[in-house]
Amino acid sequence: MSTDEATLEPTVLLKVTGLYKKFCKDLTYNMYYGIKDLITYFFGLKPGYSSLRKKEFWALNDINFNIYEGDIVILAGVNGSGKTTLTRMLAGIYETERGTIEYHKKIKKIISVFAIKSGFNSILTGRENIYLKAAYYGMSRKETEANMNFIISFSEIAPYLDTPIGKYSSGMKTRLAMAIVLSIKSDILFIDEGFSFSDSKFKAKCYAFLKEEYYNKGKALIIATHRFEEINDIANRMIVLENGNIINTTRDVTQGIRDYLAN
Ligand SMILES: Nc1ncnc2c1ncn2[C@@H]1O[C@H](COP(=O)(O)OP(=O)(O)OP(=O)(O)O)[C@@H](O)[C@H]1O
Repeated sequence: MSTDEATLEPTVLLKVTGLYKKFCKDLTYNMYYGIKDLITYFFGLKPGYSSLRKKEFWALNDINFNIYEGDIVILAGVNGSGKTTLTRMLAGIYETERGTIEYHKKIKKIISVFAIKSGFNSILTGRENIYLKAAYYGMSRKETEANMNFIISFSEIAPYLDTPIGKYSSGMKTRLAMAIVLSIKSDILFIDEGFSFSDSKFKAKCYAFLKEEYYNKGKALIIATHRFEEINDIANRMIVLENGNIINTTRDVTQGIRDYLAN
């Protein structure tokens, strides 16, 4: 391969190697293992993560994949297949016990969105909630103020900005929440079953923005969803999970969705 060809390789933003996560199905056993593991840590040892104990199961079982610049990934799988667990591990919410998750050094900000409309306080106004929600995503007051015009104009809720959010319709809350998320310049954005759009014009605006921000600018967006028709137009990759295993990964998203729905 010539040097020119080599430079055409897209940069790996995220490399996942041999990732496992186990959970326990039984609360009593779970508490017992928790105490046992704590004692093990106390004596400076690490609990063994390579085998399953009674009532445990692999929620993620030897997961390996790369995320490249410009990837817009649908993370698919039936209920309980491991999408949320994987998203939480990638976002650093769950500790990595076995396997590695490596981010490229240019990755400075990662945002993970779980239940996009949660976290609003219904007695506070839209404007106050912008500060609240932005703080949840790690934004300072100054950064939020710098993004305020964008949030107001993107969400198109200016006339209601000083109205308590409890008076907003569900769609208005989605608009505001989405505008806050989109105002934050992250290098990788994870969305777990985030939103359902009732307004197709606003949906098209959001997807156009996501494509511009994450595909055209060489960042990455990973969306765990069951609503393929919503994201199909902008996604360029699909990863399918089943019982904690990756059973398909493809760049032919249309065919990937067809195969997924047929099986
Ligand atoms: N904290 C936990 N303790 C025990 N088991 C858990 C825990 N979190 C998830 N699980 C189990 O791990 C498996 C994977 O769950 P996960 O939430 O990742 O699935 P999912 O693909 O996101 O499902 P859905 O489409 O319903 O959101 C399921 O069997 C679930 O019951």
